[in-house]
Amino acid sequence: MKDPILTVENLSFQYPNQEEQTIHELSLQIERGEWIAIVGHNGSGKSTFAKILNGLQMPTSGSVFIDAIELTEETVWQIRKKVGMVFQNPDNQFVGTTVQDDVAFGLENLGVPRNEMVTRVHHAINKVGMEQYFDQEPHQLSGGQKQRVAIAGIIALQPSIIILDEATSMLDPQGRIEVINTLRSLKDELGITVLSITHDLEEAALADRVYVLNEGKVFAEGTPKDIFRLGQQLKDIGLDLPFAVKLRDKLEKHGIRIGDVISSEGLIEELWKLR
Ligand SMILES: Nc1ncnc2c1ncn2[C@@H]1O[C@H](COP(=O)(O)OP(=O)(O)OP(=O)(O)O)[C@@H](O)[C@H]1O
Repeated sequence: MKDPILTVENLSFQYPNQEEQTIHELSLQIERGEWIAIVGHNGSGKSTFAKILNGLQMPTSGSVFIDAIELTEETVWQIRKKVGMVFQNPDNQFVGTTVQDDVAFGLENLGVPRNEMVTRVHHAINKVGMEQYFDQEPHQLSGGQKQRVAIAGIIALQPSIIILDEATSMLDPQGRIEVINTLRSLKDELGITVLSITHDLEEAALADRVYVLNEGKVFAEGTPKDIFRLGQQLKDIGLDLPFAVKLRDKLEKHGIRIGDVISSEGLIEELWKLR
């Protein structure tokens, strides 16, 4: 059954100092509990779209509904409570002096009673696997751990949707894996809806569905497998295919057919079968 959490209808947006629209007639729909990746090369309008979803910019035309509430000047504060944002730079997101203070910060601002706040802070920190670091100071944490704390701060606020804007792009491979595994378990255990904005197709391969943006429009939409079948068309708009897909295509050119793999894990499995 359809249960849309985010509906975008014919959204257009133009910065006052730009001659062209940055977003043109964009429409999409995300169901509760889905993990969606939005991919596109630099300048395709991904960050602008994220800013609109959080009410930092208002649509020039068209509409955005989050949990059935339309984004307007009047509803912007209601909408912000429903949307949790994780940004690119882990160092710009820490506001507390310890992990627990940081996660509590947003709840304090909302005036959540102390008992409930303590419960929600513990629960959120456990959910991102940072319980051993409860009293740790931010500078003692790795980039991946900082992003997990940022995610805990958002879970504690119980939003309807978490939006990650290039949240793994400044992390080392270990940090990226940590953040992605955290998101996967939150989706599986709490049914959280995740919208991950990224230029990294390896990360998009893990999503349930992918929207490809190009020049502020939806260029393609589908499962990661559907999207990677576009091959050259993705390269033409500046996107790099995941390593597993590139190797699969090369093997196929040499007459070695393996299954429709899109991830490194899938590739390894298929290569084993060849032996
Ligand atoms: N504050 C702004 N004022 C005017 N133009 C802007 C502003 N922010 C972005 N733009 C323009 O909007 C277009 C899309 O930028 P946006 O940052 O949304 O794309 P992106 O896909 O997120 O790219 P990147 O990955 O480089 O951030 C670009 O042409 C950019 O120059």
